[in-house]
Amino acid sequence: MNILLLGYGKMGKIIGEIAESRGHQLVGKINIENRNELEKLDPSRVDVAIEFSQPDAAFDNISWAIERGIPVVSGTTGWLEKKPAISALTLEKNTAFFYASNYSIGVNIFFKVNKFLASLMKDQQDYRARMEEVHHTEKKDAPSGTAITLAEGILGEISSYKNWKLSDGMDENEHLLYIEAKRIDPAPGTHIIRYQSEIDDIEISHTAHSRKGFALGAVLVAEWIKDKKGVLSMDDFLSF
Ligand SMILES: NC(=O)C1=CN([C@@H]2O[C@H](COP(=O)(O)OP(=O)(O)OC[C@H]3O[C@@H](n4cnc5c(N)ncnc54)[C@H](OP(=O)(O)O)[C@@H]3O)[C@@H](O)[C@H]2O)C=CC1
Ligand SMILES: O=C(O)C1=N[C@H](C(=O)O)C[C@H](O)C1
Repeated sequence: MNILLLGYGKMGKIIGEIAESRGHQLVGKINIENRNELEKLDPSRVDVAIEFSQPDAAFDNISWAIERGIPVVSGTTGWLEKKPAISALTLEKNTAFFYASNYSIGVNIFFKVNKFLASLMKDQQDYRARMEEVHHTEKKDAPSGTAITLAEGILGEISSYKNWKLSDGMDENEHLLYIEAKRIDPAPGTHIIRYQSEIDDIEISHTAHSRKGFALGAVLVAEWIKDKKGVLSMDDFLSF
């Protein structure tokens, strides 16, 4: 399969290595400096674009590929207010767009555990939930996309929380689910959910030991999406 990497930073490089080790060819490794290489690229040579860039670049990168009928697997976080426009463009161009805030299989299991725990906690009014995420200091967005997905999972189960909010240290509103974002090198990504009461605490966590799980998941999805159409997510890809 011919893969175009849109974004060739920490994630793009590992994705490229894994893709090549699985027999795929990289037809472009695009970052800010060499973006003009896209003008010379023949879109018909690209089977799938894998996009891991940065929040303010994701929309243009994804649009560029979808406009040309290239299926896109995107993992960039912090740009999702523009996803409806990408979904509409995907359907108009009859191609495929796949988005996940986290491609690791372990995190996607954790998403399910999170929802199940939240469903058990929904009537337990003595407990307050809060979340902590820890990432490396180069991360541009906070909270992480994964933390937002986890928060949405909790909000979907526990109606007393009306929204999530990045912690400001005060965290006074009992109707808000607070997320504390810590930036400590070299953390690839840790997410902790705590339900705390006067009597006890319940805690679940996921800790990535490296970026390999995110990158492998993105390549597996790229292999799967190649001949598909429409706007797809991990719920379509995973069998659990
Ligand atoms: N969904 C998931 O599973 C995961 C998602 N992520 C997300 O992926 C994104 C990338 O993470 P990471 O690789 O660590 O970040 P890096 O900062 O290491 O890499 C980002 C890359 O994007 C490039 N870039 C910036 N602007 C453009 C542009 N206009 N066109 C093309 N490339 C561009 C940068 O180029 P230059 O070097 O020239 O600045 C850089 O090479 C983040 O949003 C992160 O949150 C990360 C891990 C897992
Ligand atoms: O920027 C990162 O590094 C990561 N970003 C994703 C996110 O925002 O959730 C996924 C992972 O946690 C690593």
